[in-house]
Amino acid sequence: MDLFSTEIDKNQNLLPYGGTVNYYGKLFLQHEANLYFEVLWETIEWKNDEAFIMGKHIITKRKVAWYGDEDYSYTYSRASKKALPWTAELLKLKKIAEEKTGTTFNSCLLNLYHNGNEGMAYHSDDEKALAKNSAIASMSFGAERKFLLKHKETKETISTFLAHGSLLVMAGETQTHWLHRLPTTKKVSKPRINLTFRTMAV
Ligand SMILES: O=C(O)CCC(=O)C(=O)O
Ligand SMILES: [Fe+2]
Repeated sequence: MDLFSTEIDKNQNLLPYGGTVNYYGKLFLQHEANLYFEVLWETIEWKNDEAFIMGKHIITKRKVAWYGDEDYSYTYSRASKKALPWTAELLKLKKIAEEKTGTTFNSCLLNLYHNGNEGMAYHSDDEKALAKNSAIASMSFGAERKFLLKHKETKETISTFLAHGSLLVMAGETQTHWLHRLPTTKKVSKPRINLTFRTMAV
């Protein structure tokens, strides 16, 4: 190991215990990543997300979309959604995520954050509909944003940045023991698109 190297080690676990998170860094050249951002921005059926939180109907500023192998329905916070059929670009990106991780995915949840005013609060992706302990591959395009993980018991926090065209993978027991969030920030004025490839239990 070269201690002085600033290269990203995708085999390094960012978590000290209770799960596995690997950051693969940038998978694409700048112009390729720019192109994916543009195509996703234009072709995805973006919709404002709805949820019921403490009995209140909430419509988020962040936009979302859900794609998959079948029209899985997915319910959280009492709002249910149906998966749309894959687009050509999503299939390409899914294949890349599968090759990198050595696993397969059957759906993808996409998020569009218009700027740093939009984020996502602490949660874990441990819905019953997801295959237990299946890996989640998170691809990012656009503005670089900070990503935080917090252990449910010890409250230990791990922080990293998700670059344009990068891949982060959460695997093993990560969703059981850790929460994650995308904090809002005044420093970011540009949009970011995030894709999380998942495995629904079928
Ligand atoms: O935007 C991100 O990086 C996080 C998205 C996320 O956690 C989710 O969709 O469950
Ligand atoms: Fe998540």
